[in-house]
Amino acid sequence: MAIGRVAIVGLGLIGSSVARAVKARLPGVAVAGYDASDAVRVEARALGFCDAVADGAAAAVADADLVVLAVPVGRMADAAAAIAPGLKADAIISDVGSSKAGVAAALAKALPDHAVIPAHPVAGTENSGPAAGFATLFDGRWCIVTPPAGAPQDAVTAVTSFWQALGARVETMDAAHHDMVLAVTSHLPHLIAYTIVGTASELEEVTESEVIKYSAGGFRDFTRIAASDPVMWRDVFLANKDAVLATLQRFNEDLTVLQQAIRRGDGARLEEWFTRTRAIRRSIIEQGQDDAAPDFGRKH
Ligand SMILES: NC(=O)C1=CN([C@@H]2O[C@H](COP(=O)(O)OP(=O)(O)OC[C@H]3O[C@@H](n4cnc5c(N)ncnc54)[C@H](O)[C@@H]3O)[C@@H](O)[C@H]2O)C=CC1
Ligand SMILES: O=C(O)C(=O)Cc1ccc(O)cc1
Repeated sequence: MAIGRVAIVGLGLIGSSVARAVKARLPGVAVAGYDASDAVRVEARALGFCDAVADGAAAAVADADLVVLAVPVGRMADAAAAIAPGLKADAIISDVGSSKAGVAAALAKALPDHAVIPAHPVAGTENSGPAAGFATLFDGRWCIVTPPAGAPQDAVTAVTSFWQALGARVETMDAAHHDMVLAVTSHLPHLIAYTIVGTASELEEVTESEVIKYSAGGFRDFTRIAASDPVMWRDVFLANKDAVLATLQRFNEDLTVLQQAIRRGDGARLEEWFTRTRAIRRSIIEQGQDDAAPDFGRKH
């Protein structure tokens, strides 16, 4: 199925990056956009990464072959309901949400007569809004496509080809499996960062120490993650509640093991643990998947 017109709903970091990447990589494809925020629509028009920015969701998706919903996961159902009256019968609907099972169910419910092929580009930064996006965001990064059972194969192929054209490597998996994997690799790390930065700032108030002023590199990395969008991450934790809570349970148990080793002076246990985690980091770098490249997230 050839995609000649794409509509993007939600023109923040990810929506605007998709639009920019389409313009850069698929120059023949027309891009229409819509955002619920008046200010974002004004900014998007000024930045010019869409061919047209509509004032309504249904108007934006008219004639689109592919619609990409790029709103917070808690807003996907509203966004799907708003585009429904404007969709072509054969339009494919996708999204970029960070959690998938709940979003897939909401989209299928709102758009029962359309091919809905959810996706998650595992690429982003701590920034948000239309000015934060950039065309190369998806280069060499994974995009996980989670087709529901019985999804039309031509629509799955179209979404896969779309993300590959934007530079991503595509993997297909079940939505529930996606949510378990991402709970470990993305959602829990964000929760830990939000926790540690909050704890450090409270400690600073209590002790009047200079925790933040003299923070070492590790803490600075956490502050970058903890600067991520509050609304987006509120929605991710509410949407992926079960997988996050299961992962958090395991994390708490492991933290208790380390706590015990420190209290007991069990240096061998600590060293063995840290040696294992160092090997994991090295194998990630060897596979060429080092997200901590020096300029990652600082391109704009
Ligand atoms: N920030 C990141 O690094 C990544 C985010 N994602 C996912 O991408 C989606 C978008 O996130 P960002 O672009 O980072 O957020 P953002 O905050 O930069 O942009 C979201 C935009 O959606 C708009 N919006 C909210 N409700 C709407 C509605 N009903 N209709 C139309 N527009 C609406 C907002 O006004 C805002 O401009 C989220 O689902 C998030 O989980 C996926 C990968 C990475
Ligand atoms: O900025 C970072 O380090 C990220 O982890 C970005 C990110 C945030 C959410 C996603 O669903 C995928 C990637």
